[in-house]
Amino acid sequence: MVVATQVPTQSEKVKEMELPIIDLSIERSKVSNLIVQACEEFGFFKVINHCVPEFVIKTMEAESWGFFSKPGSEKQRAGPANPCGYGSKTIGFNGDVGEVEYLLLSTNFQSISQRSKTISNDPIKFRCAVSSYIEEVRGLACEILDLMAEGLGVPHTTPPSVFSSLIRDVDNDSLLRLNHYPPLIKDRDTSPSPFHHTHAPSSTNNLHHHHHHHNYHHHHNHNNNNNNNNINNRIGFGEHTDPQILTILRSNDVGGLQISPEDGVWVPVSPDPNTFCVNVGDVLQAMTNGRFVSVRHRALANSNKPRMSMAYFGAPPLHSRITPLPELLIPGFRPALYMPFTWAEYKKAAYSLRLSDSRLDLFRTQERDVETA
Ligand SMILES: O=C(O)CCC(=O)C(=O)O
Ligand SMILES: [Fe+2]
Repeated sequence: MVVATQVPTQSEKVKEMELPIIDLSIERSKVSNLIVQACEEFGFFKVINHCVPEFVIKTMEAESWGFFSKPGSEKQRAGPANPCGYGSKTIGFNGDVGEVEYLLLSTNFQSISQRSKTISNDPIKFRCAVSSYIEEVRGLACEILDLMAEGLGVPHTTPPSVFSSLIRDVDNDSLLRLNHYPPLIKDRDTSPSPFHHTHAPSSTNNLHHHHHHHNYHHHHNHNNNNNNNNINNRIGFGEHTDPQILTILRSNDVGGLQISPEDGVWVPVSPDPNTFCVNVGDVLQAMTNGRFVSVRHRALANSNKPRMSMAYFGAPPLHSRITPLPELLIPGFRPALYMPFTWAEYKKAAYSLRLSDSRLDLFRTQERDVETA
């Protein structure tokens, strides 16, 4: 097994920059233009004056903390993540690791009901918190997708748009991911190796971990090859793009998220529990024929405080055929950059690759966009 890079490399540059902040309460045509602009430039923006009630967010957050503060052995009852369920340190099936533990949940009601039993001592309470949160963030995602369609002038610009109907579909494959990045600083004095004892104290009696400890030691020299391997600077969630249509991310007041608008450049995103971060996923990049960008991002576990993020990933039904929208193509000038694929095919490809691999490249046509070639 190959282990993912654990530390940012020294050639990286950190660029301080504020992401666009979009006020959803201003005039609709203005909002839609601002959103389109943000998606073309960054693929990432923040929204304020969204209609998600604070108590829905707070209730979800409380349930999430409730779960992550359980002892490791209890959390394991909700694992392993295959891909849904509880996972710790390992992400996906191909050797990616990070200083994170997470719960990946399907947004399907039946599945939430089932899983809640292994997650919470009060499964009904957990299930209700998750269902309400999902309903709200899905509503927000649909609203934003409809605004995008309006701004782009694609068909069905009156809601539901081509984009939002995919995640409104009863068979949508959307997910909710709860990420917890435990504070690392606590362990500093007692830890001779940066890959030792880095668990939250609650998860040390975890069989699953011992296996991976072995791998850490085995690859220790590869990973610990410079003094950048600093406890304040570890990878929580390695760089990747989100494969779905749209992601709605909310975090507590602890930073760590960074986006990479260009190779080797990382822009820290300031944390704000009252805003949502919205980012374009690979499917939306394909549907807009590359006009919107699915930007690479990662999370660093760089704090002495725990970071918690909650990400809703709006995804189409498995059988949906994804193709660049004909309205966004101009023969000879803006040819289709991506081959048609089903969401099931795309997921399969994504699961077979490493987190940092560019999955969308697998579906590129030979064509080049004249404007960007
Ligand atoms: O925790 C974060 O801010 C990033 C998480 C993320 O990118 C993801 O779950 O896909
Ligand atoms: Fe992500």
